Amino acid sequence: MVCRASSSAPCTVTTSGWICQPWKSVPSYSMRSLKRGISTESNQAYKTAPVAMRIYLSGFMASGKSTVGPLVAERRDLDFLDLDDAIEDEANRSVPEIFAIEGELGFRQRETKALWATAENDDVVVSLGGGTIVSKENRDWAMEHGLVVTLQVDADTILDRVADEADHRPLLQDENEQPLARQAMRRRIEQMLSERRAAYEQVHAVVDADREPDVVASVIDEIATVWKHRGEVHNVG
Ligand SMILES: Nc1ncnc2c1ncn2[C@@H]1O[C@H](COP(=O)(O)OP(=O)(O)OP(=O)(O)O)[C@@H](O)[C@H]1O
Ligand SMILES: O=C(O)C1=C[C@@H](O)[C@@H](O)[C@H](O)C1
Ligand SMILES: [Mg+2]
Repeated sequence: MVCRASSSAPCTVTTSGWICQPWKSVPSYSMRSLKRGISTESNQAYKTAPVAMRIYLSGFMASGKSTVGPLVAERRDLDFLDLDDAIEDEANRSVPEIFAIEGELGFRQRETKALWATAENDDVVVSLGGGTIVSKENRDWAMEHGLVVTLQVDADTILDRVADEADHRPLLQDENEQPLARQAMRRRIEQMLSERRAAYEQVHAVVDADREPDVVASVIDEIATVWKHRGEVHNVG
């Protein structure tokens, strides 16, 4: 168990192996934006307002976001939304079709719009796409609107998990839209992981996701409880 928060940052490390981040990196106004229907800065309003619970699951392709998200939602009695599914529904096309027809840029624009739309629901677990929080703008937005947790897995685990599934992940395909061969796939995964690692780690918490989905969900549930409590303390203080 590692605590990566700087020594000056408040930090809670639980017994279940999650890594906490410097909570002070969340701007104080972020907590205000979590208040349902509150447009005033009155302290009294903060004390009585229900606290929103939006949980954003991030992490590399096949880290388990879509698998674990519904389990977290069930544990906390929250709605569930898969951002890739929402993008497909809105576009009426699959993710590979969007990449093929509109390019990655077109996909990223749709992704950002779909992310913003999640603010309409105060009580939701959102499984993000693997690249959603790579953009600093998306990452900052998500961190201001909810708890952002990265599911962390290594390249070997990713490789095993995507072995039969690369057909719906365009970034793991070759120029002919065929899944990369295993060695080329491994190189692509390692390269993308190294490019994205910093972004995946600059969130509220990073969880070891190379465990049973239900175990990963229970750790995230625990993090959400601590986070919610901190929000209340912050706002009544
Ligand atoms: N904790 C886990 N243990 C074992 N297998 C898992 C685990 N989590 C997910 N998987 C498997 O890995 C594959 C990818 O999982 P999933 O689709 O949930 O990943 P994802 O993070 O949503 O990926 P993407 O970013 O591409 O949407 C699936 O076959 C799923 O069953
Ligand atoms: O890692 C990524 O950039 C992606 C992951 C998937 O979830 C999809 O959002 C899409 O294939 C892009
Ligand atoms: Mg997914």
